Amino acid sequence: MFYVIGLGLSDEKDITVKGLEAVKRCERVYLESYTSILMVDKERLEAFYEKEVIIATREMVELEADEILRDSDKVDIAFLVVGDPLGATTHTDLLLRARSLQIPTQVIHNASILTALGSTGLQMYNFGQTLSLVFYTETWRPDSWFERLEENLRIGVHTLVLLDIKVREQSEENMARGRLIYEPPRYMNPHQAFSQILLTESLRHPKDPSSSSSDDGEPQIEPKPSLLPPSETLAISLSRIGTPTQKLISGTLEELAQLSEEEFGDPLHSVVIVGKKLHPLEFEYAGRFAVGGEQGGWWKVGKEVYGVERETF
Ligand SMILES: C[S@@+](CC[C@H](N)C(=O)[O-])C[C@H]1O[C@@H](n2cnc3c(N)ncnc32)[C@H](O)[C@@H]1O
Repeated sequence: MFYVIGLGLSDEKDITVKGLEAVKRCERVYLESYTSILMVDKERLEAFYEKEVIIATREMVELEADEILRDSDKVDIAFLVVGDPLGATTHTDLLLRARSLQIPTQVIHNASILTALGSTGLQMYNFGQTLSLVFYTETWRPDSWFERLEENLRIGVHTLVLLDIKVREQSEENMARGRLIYEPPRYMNPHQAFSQILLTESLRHPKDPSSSSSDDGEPQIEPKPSLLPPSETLAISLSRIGTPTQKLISGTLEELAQLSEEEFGDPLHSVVIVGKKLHPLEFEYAGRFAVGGEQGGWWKVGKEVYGVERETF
């Protein structure tokens, strides 16, 4: 049997009983190591499972899938994935490949960032399309996510933004010289995410429209108003959700963009942009972790721009 097993979000003990029983039976155990991370290292997992754990890099999964699947028609093999194995991560290709080889497969689910985002107090069924934000560079700023964010904002739903993870990255020089030397892993911090979001918003909706106007006598097209004005848009940062150091911070985009990397702390992080269909219960719950407390922009903008009244208990 080829098992694809979710590990949950925090440490070695978040695996389900069913998942652990399967791992104990397995001859080889792979840990997918490039789409998410646990808060503990491989040695902690090995001690808990009493088994060797083989790190599966992206190259291994993409180029050596047959080696991962080897013999799984005769013995049990496990492929471990942080979070839920089919949540915001696509390992369906591996499952399809196994099935094409007549290998029996079983998926054992677990908690995912897609469900744990309920800890914001926002209702899962009020979310729209999920987005991924990649690290911008001086010359590469892919921003097609902005249109999907605007689609969500237009219909008033919330948006989960997943933040880039870079592991086994090579510097340009090492790549050019063919040296297999990798840079330390990088995980995007909400500080960088908010500044990238504000940068793209300001490029798409310049404050001074004359800066983008032409003087060729052509009639000017009135620029569309921004759906994401930083001082009037609510957002939430989600750090290390499901772990003992979990931290959430809510506020306006402008307020959150002013916080330092250290305020958010260690990875992993995600960000939520709050849609206008904000329910009073959602407003009240997420306000518990508002930057600036009762005087923070969360409450003012919620009331004046989102038109939500506070829920009293
Ligand atoms: C590609 S998704 C993988 C999701 C995983 N399979 C799951 O089901 O949770 C990885 C991204 O989810 C977000 N993420 C995962 N775990 C998180 C956590 N505990 N707290 C905050 N964000 C998290 C981060 O933005 C990270 O870059």
